[in-house]
Amino acid sequence: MDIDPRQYEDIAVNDNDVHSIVMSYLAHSCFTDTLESFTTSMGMNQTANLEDMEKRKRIYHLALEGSVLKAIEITDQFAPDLLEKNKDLHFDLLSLHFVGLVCSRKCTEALEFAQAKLAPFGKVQKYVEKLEDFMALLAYNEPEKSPMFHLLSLEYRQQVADSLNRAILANSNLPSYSAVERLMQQTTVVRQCLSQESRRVSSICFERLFEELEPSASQKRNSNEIYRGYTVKCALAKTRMPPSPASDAYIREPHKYFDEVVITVRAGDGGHGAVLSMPNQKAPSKSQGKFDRDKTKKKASYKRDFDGSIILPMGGHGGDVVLYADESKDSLLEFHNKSKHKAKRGGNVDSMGVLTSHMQNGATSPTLRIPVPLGTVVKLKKGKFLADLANPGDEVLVARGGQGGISLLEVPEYKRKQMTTLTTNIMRDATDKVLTFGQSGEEVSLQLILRVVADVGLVGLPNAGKSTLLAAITHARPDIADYPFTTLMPNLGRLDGDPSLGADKYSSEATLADLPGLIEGAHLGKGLGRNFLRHLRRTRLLVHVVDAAAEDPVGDYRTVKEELRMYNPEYLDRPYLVVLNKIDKPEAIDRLPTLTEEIWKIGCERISPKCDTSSGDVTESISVDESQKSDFSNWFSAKDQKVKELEEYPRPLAVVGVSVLKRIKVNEMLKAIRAALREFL
Ligand SMILES: Nc1nc2c(ncn2[C@@H]2O[C@H](COP(=O)(O)OP(=O)(O)OP(=O)(O)O)[C@@H](O)[C@H]2O)c(=O)[nH]1
Ligand SMILES: [Mg+2]
Repeated sequence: MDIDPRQYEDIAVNDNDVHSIVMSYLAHSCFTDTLESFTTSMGMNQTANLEDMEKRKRIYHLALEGSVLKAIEITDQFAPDLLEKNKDLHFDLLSLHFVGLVCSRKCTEALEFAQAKLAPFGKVQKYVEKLEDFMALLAYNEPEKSPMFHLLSLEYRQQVADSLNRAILANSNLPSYSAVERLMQQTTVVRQCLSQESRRVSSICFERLFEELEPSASQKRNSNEIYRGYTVKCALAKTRMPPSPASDAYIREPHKYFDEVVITVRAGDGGHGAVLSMPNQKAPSKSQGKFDRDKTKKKASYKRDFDGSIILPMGGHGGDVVLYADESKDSLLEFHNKSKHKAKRGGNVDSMGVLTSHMQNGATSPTLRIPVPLGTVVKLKKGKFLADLANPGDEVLVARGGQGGISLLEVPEYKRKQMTTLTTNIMRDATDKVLTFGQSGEEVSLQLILRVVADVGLVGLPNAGKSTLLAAITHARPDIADYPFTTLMPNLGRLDGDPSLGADKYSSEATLADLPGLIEGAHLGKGLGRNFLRHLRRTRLLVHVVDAAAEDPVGDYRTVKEELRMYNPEYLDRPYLVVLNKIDKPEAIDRLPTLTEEIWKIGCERISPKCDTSSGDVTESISVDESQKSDFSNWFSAKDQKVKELEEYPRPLAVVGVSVLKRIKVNEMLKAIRAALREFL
């Protein structure tokens, strides 16, 4: 949305501010000489540290020109700990060096470097996918022509060098973006807000821009010299700030959010104990009659421990938080709407301050039980794996409720000697303080990652007929349409057992997952990207669905296999079938025999079918981290480091021609699927 220029043409701009903006840009980009000439010619004071700027310039150029290790070395001298604290940047720099080695065709050296320096990053999930992309470069004779070519580009190197420059600036308490960049970023945000919320009022301040120009500028705020006139207010209609852009993204694009979320859970605090006094604490007066003294004694029928000490009431335990696998849930979307969950606190000891014989402990709060879909992997946000809730009824305690506080007894002076062992339920905290307050419940941030639980994964290009196939053989009713990417999230369907086999073999029932279509370059984020391929991890059998009436069915089949290999080469070792679909179309049925033969040729003999499935993350029930390790370690553990050609992976168990829409040969296809399930499930 364009704003009428008349709105801002009358706003006066101070020359000094313009000069400051230029200086900030020159200093940020390390144009030392120009900066010196500029300040001299403008008669301004030169405040930037030119020596530091020279060092930054050197580091930037070293990173850009490929001497990354040297850049790291100088950075470590200039800003010790910077890379230690900034792992992402450290990883990017090391990867840049790796890419340099690959480009110089020093593959062995690159591999050794990766093993020594990059492999340790493979323990953390966010680096795993990046590592896969970097490692995949080794598979190409001409990495410049590989789908990961962008990692070799000047733009990528520039991006990393820029990040390094920004990190060094931030480390020196200087703005990491120049004023011009900030101005442009803010203008972009303003424009976005205006176009999104054109009927609302946006009030967006540019003040911070000038705070960043000069660190001391904020001190001048009171004098109002610089700031006046720079608060841009865009008033259009009603007064309300626009919602954060991410707030409803999960509704607009659920497929990007349904399988991953970060939530915070807080267990309940413990209820408080009480400070109690004994009834009739005063020493019995001699004037008190015998009858009164007996009455006092009778009242004292308190609960006592085995050693005779009085058991004082305790505050109730705060509610724990438990996550459990619930079959009725199919996505994590609802957690994007409500990401904070809190259990109730324990009840306090209900007291009027005086100990009585019928006092109760505070009420214990119930455990907050949060249902999540089957197949949810639970991790601490910091990375530690907690549980894989893969089976119905699986659950994990993620936050413990606080212990209730104990009660204390105020003991009258004259009784203190008699009651040295007052109670047995006194607790002390770490500092040896006696607690009457309940302890706080634990609070944790959790990352939930859904990996659907399915035995069979349907893969193929968009429009191949995967959803139609699922609908044809299960009760699932996925959306089916004649345009690509109809399926955005996995659909699950249950394949019944085969009754004709008799009771003992009825076990061939299975869950099928229909995945979104894959396209060439999916691993680079094309189409729907490739993240959904994580949903194949638990499958034991893959079914490749190929449109046999397409222009190049064999090419399509290879494309899908390549993308699977890019994601995880182990997927190609898994047993699989190929379904040549749409044979009701004449162009498909005519070439069915040739197609079958050509597809059959792509692959080698499966050596030991059962052994194949037991490797890698098929058996992933233990932990995500382990499975991720197995993805990555594939690159290193194999004796033969050469990435295999598609022909070197096992060929399909069967290739069947079928029309799932017209139900031609569907039974033959089912037979093949069931036979494979019997063998591999
Ligand atoms: N002629 C014919 N058309 C079919 C057959 N199977 C599926 N189709 C059609 O192909 C189109 C795509 O089918 P889908 O099942 O949505 O394909 P998909 O592979 O799930 O596609 P995405 O969800 O986009 O990945 C639809 O118009 C179907 O009716 C078949 O056996 N024969
Ligand atoms: Mg579909």
